[in-house]
Amino acid sequence: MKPQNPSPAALSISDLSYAYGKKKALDQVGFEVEPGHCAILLGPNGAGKTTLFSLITRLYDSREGSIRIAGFEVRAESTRALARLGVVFQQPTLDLDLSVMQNLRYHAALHGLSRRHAETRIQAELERQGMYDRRQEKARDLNGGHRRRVEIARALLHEPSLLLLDEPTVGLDVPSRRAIVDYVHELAGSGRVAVLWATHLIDEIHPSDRLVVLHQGRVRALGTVPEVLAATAAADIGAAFNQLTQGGKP
Ligand SMILES: Nc1ncnc2c1ncn2[C@@H]1O[C@H](COP(=O)(O)OP(=O)(O)OP(=O)(O)O)[C@@H](O)[C@H]1O
Repeated sequence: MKPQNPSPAALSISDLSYAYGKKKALDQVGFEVEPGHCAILLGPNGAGKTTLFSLITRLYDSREGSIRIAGFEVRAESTRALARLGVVFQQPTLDLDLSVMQNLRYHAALHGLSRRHAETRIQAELERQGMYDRRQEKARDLNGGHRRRVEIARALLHEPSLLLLDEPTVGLDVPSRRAIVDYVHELAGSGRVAVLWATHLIDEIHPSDRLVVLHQGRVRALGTVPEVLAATAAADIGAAFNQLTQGGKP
């Protein structure tokens, strides 16, 4: 028997298309991210990853297809859908002249958290990443990896169902990259939040991840790492990625 109220997918996308003028950037894209899963949106430059994120976050609008966050349709129920979403954009968005605390308080206020609740949430999220002792420092004085940690903490303050990260390790050194990759996987593994992580770097994939391979605006493969390997008969994920992203539109 089916459960009465199965929890909705953290993210559900169907038949989504988008074009810049005549240039089709997304073509009938569809996939789901279940609660507690970490999905890697893997695609080379120009695959459509940033366009997809812009549609999920409502920076862009498409009349073709549907996007649901925690069951809420982003066009029809945008306030409720966006309230369930946390985002780390590719370009850093901290105010460098404000302290870590001021950056986080401002964001918490935008999400309607009371001052007391905000302080509790800020402390919890900064402590998890070893950043609470740095809370009075200006964002400008933090290195790139630590700024990213603050952005991740900020994206989680309102306890979203879905965390989007658009190539969050670009420009970071190897230890900072590793810390962020491991932390975000730990977050998804703990069941606190579902993750959609856009990257073109295959070494950011963990064996337990779900893959969405995007190339030239179309989903070329979907599934767990073993499923994508089986579908492509490739020896490893690098070979599978090369096979799926070479050549033009089928
Ligand atoms: N503002 C725009 N006007 C016209 N074409 C665009 C625009 N933005 C993106 N494109 C095109 O749409 C396609 C998808 O681009 P998008 O930036 O979404 O890809 P991406 O996977 O995020 O790439 P990258 O990894 O380089 O950021 C590309 O062919 C790109 O050239």
